[in-house]
Amino acid sequence: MKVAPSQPTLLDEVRAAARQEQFLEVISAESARQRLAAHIDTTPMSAERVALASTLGRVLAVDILATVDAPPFDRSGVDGFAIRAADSLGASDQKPVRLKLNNEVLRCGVAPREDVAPGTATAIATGGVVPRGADAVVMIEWTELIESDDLAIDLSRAVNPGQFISYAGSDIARGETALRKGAKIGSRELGILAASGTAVVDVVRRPRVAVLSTGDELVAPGAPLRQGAVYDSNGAIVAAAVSEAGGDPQAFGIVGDDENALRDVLTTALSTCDMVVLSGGTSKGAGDLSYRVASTLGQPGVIVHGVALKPGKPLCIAVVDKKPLIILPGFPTSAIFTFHTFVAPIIRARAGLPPETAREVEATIPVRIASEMGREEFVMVALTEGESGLTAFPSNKGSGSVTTFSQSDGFLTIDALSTSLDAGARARVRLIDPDVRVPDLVIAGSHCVALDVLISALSQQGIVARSMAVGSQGGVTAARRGECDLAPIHLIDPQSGIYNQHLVTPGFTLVPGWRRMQGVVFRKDDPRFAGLSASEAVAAALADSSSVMVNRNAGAGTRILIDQALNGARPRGYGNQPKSHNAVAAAVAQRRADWGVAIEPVAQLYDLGFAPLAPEHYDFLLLDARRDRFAVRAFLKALRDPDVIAGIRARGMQVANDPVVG
Ligand SMILES: Nc1nc2c(c(=O)[nH]1)N[C@H]1C(S)=C(S)[C@@H](COP(=O)(O)OP(=O)(O)OC[C@H]3O[C@@H](n4cnc5c(N)ncnc54)[C@H](O)[C@@H]3O)O[C@H]1N2
Ligand code: MOO
Repeated sequence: MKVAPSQPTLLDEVRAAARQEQFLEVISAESARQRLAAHIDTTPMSAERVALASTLGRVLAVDILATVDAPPFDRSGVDGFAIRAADSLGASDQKPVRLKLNNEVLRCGVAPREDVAPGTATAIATGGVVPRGADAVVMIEWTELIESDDLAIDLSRAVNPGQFISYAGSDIARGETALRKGAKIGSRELGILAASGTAVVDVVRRPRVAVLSTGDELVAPGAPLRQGAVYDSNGAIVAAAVSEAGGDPQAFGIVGDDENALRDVLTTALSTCDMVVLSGGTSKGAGDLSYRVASTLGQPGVIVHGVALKPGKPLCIAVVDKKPLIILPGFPTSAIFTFHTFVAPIIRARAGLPPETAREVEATIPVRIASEMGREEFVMVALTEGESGLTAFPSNKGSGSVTTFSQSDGFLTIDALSTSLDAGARARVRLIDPDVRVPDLVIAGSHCVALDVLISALSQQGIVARSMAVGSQGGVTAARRGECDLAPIHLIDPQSGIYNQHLVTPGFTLVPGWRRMQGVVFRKDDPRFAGLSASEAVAAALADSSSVMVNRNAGAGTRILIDQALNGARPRGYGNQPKSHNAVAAAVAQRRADWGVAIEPVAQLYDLGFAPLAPEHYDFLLLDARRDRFAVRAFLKALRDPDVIAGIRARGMQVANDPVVG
């Protein structure tokens, strides 16, 4: 008889959900690498034979010896006549030499029949086979055709032997090593292989790498996102990174938090692939699911669980019969970082590629960066170039961020024993892409959707602008330190009620941007607020003890507005202080709050009701010293461009001369 499993109690669930640190032991990244290397094979995979056209990006498994010469024969480099150089001796415009033409024309692909005897010449095309007897070719421009009974030419230049002849094997000689084992085949290498007559090539088999993501909350891109769910981004980024490292990714999709299902998938993955990479559930107290399953699949099992790295601490490495099974942390930045640190080097080695060459630059750190003691910390940074060299702005949005990696140029390292890196310190930045292009224009301050219209307009002119969302106050600081060209800000002077003017100091100009209408946001179907003005809506909220607000962070212009409207009141939810208009709108739309203050375009994006309060001025603080830079000039010009203005309006902003409500 089957016994029905008993339902877990709330206490069971809380116990399971509570994360408990269950790491084997937290070891250094270097020790983790050494342990892994001791258990697996890091030599290149065996060879496989592939048709030439399919070899792009592959790695040669053998040296390629040329089996034919290139060119395969002595070849003419010009259209003209094959001659004996000795016959041209003394030829000039005044005293041309007459040569009788032989009875053939050597177009490309035609095998010569006649010798070039002294005093004769044979017509030859570029690429034609130089005939027996000839030792030079003269250009047609140096000759004149003499059309008598016997065809002849008058040659007006003397040439040396070898003139315009490419000798057989001068490009590739038969027997020579045309390409070496380990070479990555690009278009140029493909050309060499084709020229040496190679139709099939022995290349290193790409290691098959199973990629899967774990978590009940994951949804494949394209499917609707239910409440509490997130899209599986690790699956896509890890699979692509496997390809970039020379591997052959095998997508195993998403597996829920189900031990049996995960064991089945991992067993299949291990039997069909050379390596398995999954993400998520490494530090889950809810049972340490992936870790526990990984330790039951074979020998030696889990060899590393926990590394003294940030991001990346929960990394788990198992080995089953020499095949690595790597569990990356679920957080996207942690996942991709640990992938590049631990997994990519193995894939490259097995794919026959050399270790990646690291490029580093030195840069100044503009702000103090705090670091956790005991973990070697990698800080993602975006580079900008100023008067005093490169500056590296921390671009970290936390390990949970998906965008951090793509919006960064590189990373710097803070060693495990340091607790911070001070503002003004110099640091070595390891570049993610060695061909990184430092932006032409640096914008640091508050971000706005309409700013993208300007950045796109510049990008169409080939100007790379980088906008760093450091908040209005962060923008003012960056501008004063000369770390950006422009700082978009919207800060109200509480005394005068005027926006931004109070921040203009000598050496700076305020460039007018646009206005964003701020107002009270609420769900459209909420009868408590529908149809009310902003002040009526705030009064209604204060009068209703069941309503919950969502506030804004101290220092935000919107917060000043909220505090003015509340006039000292502290309604429920006042302590919830997210940092963006979007977070306020999401809280209201998802019913975690009933009202808050946000800008109108954002209210529209979340389909919320909106009662206008006051326009917020979004202007640009410009460093006068940078005004004449071409990118700054292009920015100022774009700001006046009618198409750009139309685009800014289309994003719900009001530009100068627009009627302003409220
Ligand atoms: N009390 C503690 N909490 C946490 C600790 C800790 O030591 N004590 N470690 C933190 C660190 S550090 C990291 S990193 C994360 C790692 O957590 P897991 O590896 O167990 O990953 P999950 O819990 O499954 O997911 C974390 C996070 O990432 C999202 N996720 C997961 N998979 C994907 C995917 N394929 N695509 C996109 N996003 C994904 C998931 O929804 C969660 O939001 O734990 C900290 N907590
Ligand atoms: O290691 Mo976690 O990866 O710090 O975010």
